[in-house]
Amino acid sequence: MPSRRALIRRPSPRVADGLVTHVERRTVDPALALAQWRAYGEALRAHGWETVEAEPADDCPDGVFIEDTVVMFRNVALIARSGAETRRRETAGVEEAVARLGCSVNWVWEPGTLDGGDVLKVGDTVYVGRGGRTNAAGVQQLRAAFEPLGARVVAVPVSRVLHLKSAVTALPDGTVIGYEPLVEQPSLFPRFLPVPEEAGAHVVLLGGAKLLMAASAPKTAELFTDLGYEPVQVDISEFEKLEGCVTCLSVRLRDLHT
Ligand SMILES: NC(=O)NCCC[C@H](N)C(=O)O
Repeated sequence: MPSRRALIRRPSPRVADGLVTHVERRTVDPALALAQWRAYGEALRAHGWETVEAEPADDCPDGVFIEDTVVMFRNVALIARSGAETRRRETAGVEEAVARLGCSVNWVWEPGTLDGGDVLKVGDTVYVGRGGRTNAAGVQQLRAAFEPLGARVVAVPVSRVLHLKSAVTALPDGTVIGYEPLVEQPSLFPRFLPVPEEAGAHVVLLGGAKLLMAASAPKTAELFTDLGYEPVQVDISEFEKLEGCVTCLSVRLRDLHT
């Protein structure tokens, strides 16, 4: 069976102080956040993913959103440099974790900024959101890191949401899904399917027809079921208050050649 690992990081006790940019701040319950994070990990494990915990970063309120710290393409890990200065310290334990898993490690350097949440891979196409967290130098550095490995990097403007993947992700057949009011140019994607809820735009592909998604998007779950998929729903309300979604709580590493 091909290896399927997911890197995760437990929420900081200071998770309630996480950044908010496009939403009103609401009170986050740290104990509930921890319980939801545990259930998220359980859901991954229940569907055949081995979870690997990166060193906790208790002094980083947003550390649980580990997706933003690193982008994987084949065996290469590109360590991000967040557009939010306060999040840059989160990368330390992640560098170590991916190196231990046998990845070769590259870095985004100043003046580049890039958040992993801005990177959506669909086969060998790597969409990158140019927005509040990822700048032009970050896009160039992503191209330089991954195009020699066979990636085709496509830059997409992002201004209505925090990250590209706050607006769009993709189904197993490569169809890009998104909540239309938040997607600037759906025509940039060869196949685009609108979903009826903002939180429905985020899926993690668990393998086969299984899609991990937020419990807060029941109409979209129905749509996916109707299309022959199997939604696996998790409650991530505390992370949603901080503009997080299902994708940002893990980094999936498939078939590493170790
Ligand atoms: N990839 C993601 O969607 N990350 C969510 C990050 C949320 C965090 N509060 C932030 O503003 O950076």
